[in-house]
Amino acid sequence: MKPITITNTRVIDVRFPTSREHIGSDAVNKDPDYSAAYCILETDAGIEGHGLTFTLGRGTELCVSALRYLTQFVQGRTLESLTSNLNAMYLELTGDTQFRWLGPEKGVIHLACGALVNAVWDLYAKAEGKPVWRLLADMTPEQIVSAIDFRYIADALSPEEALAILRKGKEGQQQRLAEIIAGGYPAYTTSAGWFGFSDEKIRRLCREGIADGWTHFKLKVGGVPEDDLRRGRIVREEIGWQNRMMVDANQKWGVEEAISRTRQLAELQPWWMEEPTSPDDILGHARIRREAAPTRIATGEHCHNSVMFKQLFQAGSIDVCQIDSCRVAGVNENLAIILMAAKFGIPVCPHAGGVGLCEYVQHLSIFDFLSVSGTMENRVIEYVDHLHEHFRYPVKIRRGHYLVPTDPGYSCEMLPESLNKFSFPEGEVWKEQELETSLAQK
Ligand SMILES: C[C@H](O)[C@@H](O)[C@@H](O)[C@H](O)C(=O)O
Ligand SMILES: [Mg+2]
Repeated sequence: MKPITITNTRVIDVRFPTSREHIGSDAVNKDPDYSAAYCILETDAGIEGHGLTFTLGRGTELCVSALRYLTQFVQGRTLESLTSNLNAMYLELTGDTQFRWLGPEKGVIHLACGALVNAVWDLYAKAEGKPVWRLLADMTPEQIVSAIDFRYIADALSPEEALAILRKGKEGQQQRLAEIIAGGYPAYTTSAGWFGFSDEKIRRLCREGIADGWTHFKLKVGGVPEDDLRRGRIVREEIGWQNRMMVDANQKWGVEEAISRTRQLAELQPWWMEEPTSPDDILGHARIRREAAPTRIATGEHCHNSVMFKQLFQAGSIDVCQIDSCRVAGVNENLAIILMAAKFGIPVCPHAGGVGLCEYVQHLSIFDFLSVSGTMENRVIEYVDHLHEHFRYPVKIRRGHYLVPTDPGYSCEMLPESLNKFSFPEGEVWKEQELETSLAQK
């Protein structure tokens, strides 16, 4: 077969004005405009690799700039030269001797790296004619392990241990595949519980969620204590006690306040408390977990690399591991985190929503089920009911479950008309906004 060469790369700043309706709002991020630094890898083979990293509006230009810089590492390369040694690709992208000073492996440059690594996986899967979950599930344990950078995590998970987990994961894979194709992967909804929503709206959306078959609901907390409790009681009134409710404070509190507030919220019997404090506070999370027990503690959407996850596991800081498809450097690093979670016996319940995150993470959870943990028990993928219409292969949800995607690739390809309309600042939507603002000022 003729090698596939990446002939051109394009990077786009794309932003959706979600803050206008408080969609995505929480106690800390009050006005998110769901956005992405988006890249397209054009090839000479009639297929393209698409990848994005999720941002909240302002600052996306920084990610775009970092992503533009990183694309030089793939420009002109054959796909084979990247996929024949996936860890080498990861090391090259994260190891630029000057650029890495801005991280290393964290922040803007790591977000950008996530977009690019994911674009390569999208292209790889399309070239193989498989969805990413299938590409991963069909790989040998040795191939998966060879995609992982073990430098900083081998003290917690050695390549040999990872191999043993993956070899075991091959047992019964066909049966699990049939199970997941028939029933899908369980999900939870955050769409009813955004911070900026009124009590009436929360009530109505919970009711609608129940009618649509949802059994797990997440509520944003971190406001005035009485407000959190009142809103939580509304959710309980609507969903009952047989369904599950989670609460998310989005890093609002210091450790001691997090302990007392988590204890107060215990009357709602949350299935987990998410991001109670700074995402970097590994020992703080461990203390909250101990002192606010039995409420389970979840974090990960802001956990910036596999080393942080390693320490969260080692310190016994979390009950739920919330991987994010592009906060860390894409598929490669998430493979490491999923395998570490399996070793430490912590369920992976991915962070999703935003723009494109649901499309992405479904592949990782399906892989986790098929090849690593082998179970869907106590595991749910987040779902947020927004912006899917902009994707060529949007997620499919049935009665609170993700249906297994079948199209080749990583499901994150946005439609060209959406990219045009929402590109920032020149897209139609932002031009209109500019006009409205200038008229209002006159
Ligand atoms: C600003 C974003 O919408 C966050 O609130 C969101 O990612 C959230 O933490 C979540 O868990 O979905
Ligand atoms: Mg969250």
